[in-house]
Amino acid sequence: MATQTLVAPSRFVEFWQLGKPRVVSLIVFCAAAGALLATPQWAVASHVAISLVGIALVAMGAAAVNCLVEHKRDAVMSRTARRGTAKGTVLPWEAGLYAAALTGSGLWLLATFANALTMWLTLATFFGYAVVYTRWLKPATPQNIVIGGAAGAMPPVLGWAAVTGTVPPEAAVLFLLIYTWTPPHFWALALYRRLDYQKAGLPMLPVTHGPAYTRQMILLYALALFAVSLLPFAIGMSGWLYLAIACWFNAGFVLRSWRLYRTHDEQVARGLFFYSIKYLAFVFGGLLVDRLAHVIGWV
Ligand code: HEM
Ligand SMILES: CC(C)=CCC/C(C)=C/CC/C(C)=C/COP(=O)(O)OP(=O)(O)O
Repeated sequence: MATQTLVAPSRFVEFWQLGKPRVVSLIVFCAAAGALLATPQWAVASHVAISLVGIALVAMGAAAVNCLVEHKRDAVMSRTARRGTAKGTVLPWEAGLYAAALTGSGLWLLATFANALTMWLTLATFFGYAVVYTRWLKPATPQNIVIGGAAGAMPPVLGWAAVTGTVPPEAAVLFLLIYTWTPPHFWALALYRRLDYQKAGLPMLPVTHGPAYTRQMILLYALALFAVSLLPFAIGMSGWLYLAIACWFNAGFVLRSWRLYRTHDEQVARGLFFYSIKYLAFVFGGLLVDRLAHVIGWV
């Protein structure tokens, strides 16, 4: 048996994991992109940094509430069974207190150092994910992540609002990018974790409509995502450098979705899930590199 399965994680690690730090790190990166794209020049670094800390704390608080609400379902699924809340090593009141402390301090930072609009939008995002998605939509409908994806798509809007106090159409385009990306991101994982979701009684698309229909939907969303990813260039938010990066990663996304559509293979689904994470990081990174190239007068 591998050594790591014998060693119990420390309490610190258990609490840290409840905040889903890897997911939140990409959320914060997308929020940073929103903040840095919000003004023609880079915004003041300390202001951006403190706003991002606020957003990160609330996102981790929302994730901890998700683990608390779902501790029974998490205990049934192999992917989530090791969470402290699922094993019972983190008690419900401890998780609740931890989530309240993270969320409260994050909202306080945003209200004090960013602005009221950002604080309220972040609170609405928290509510959208921790309550509307987790408590109501997830156990109720296979469209759970299509509707609930609106919460996950908010980070660039929050970053933008933190810097300017407004939410212009450019921020809405960044929202749309993550919103269209979320279904193929999640359904790819749900395809190779289908039995887990079935066991937990969750109506995810591969469980309710089967893998073939899910693969078809993934391909359609991948094509829609390609179109949406061209919007930043089309509305003059970015230049050719972004366009080239976006086209490259979208080609990869559509190609992998096509391969998945043609072959029912769990390894291909797994590959697409991990590619989706790389895709989002590089497309948002592409927007930043493109802006940097303009700011320093390189293009
Ligand atoms: C409602 C929307 C979303 C759903 C249902 C969803 C679902 C999932 C699930 C089930 C996992 C596996 C987590 C694990 O194994 O611990 C995952 C992983 C991940 N998600 Fe999402 N996701 C959503 C939105 C997002 C957003 C908005 C981002 C970032 C902007 C994101 C970034 C990631 C990353 C980086 C991982 C990999 C985590 C790791 O390596 O441990 N997701 N997602
Ligand atoms: C305030 C703010 C910016 C909040 C962001 C909201 C947020 C944390 C979105 C991430 C979405 C996410 C972790 C989905 C995981 O799906 P799941 O919860 O169904 O996955 P699980 O089965 O692993 O619990």
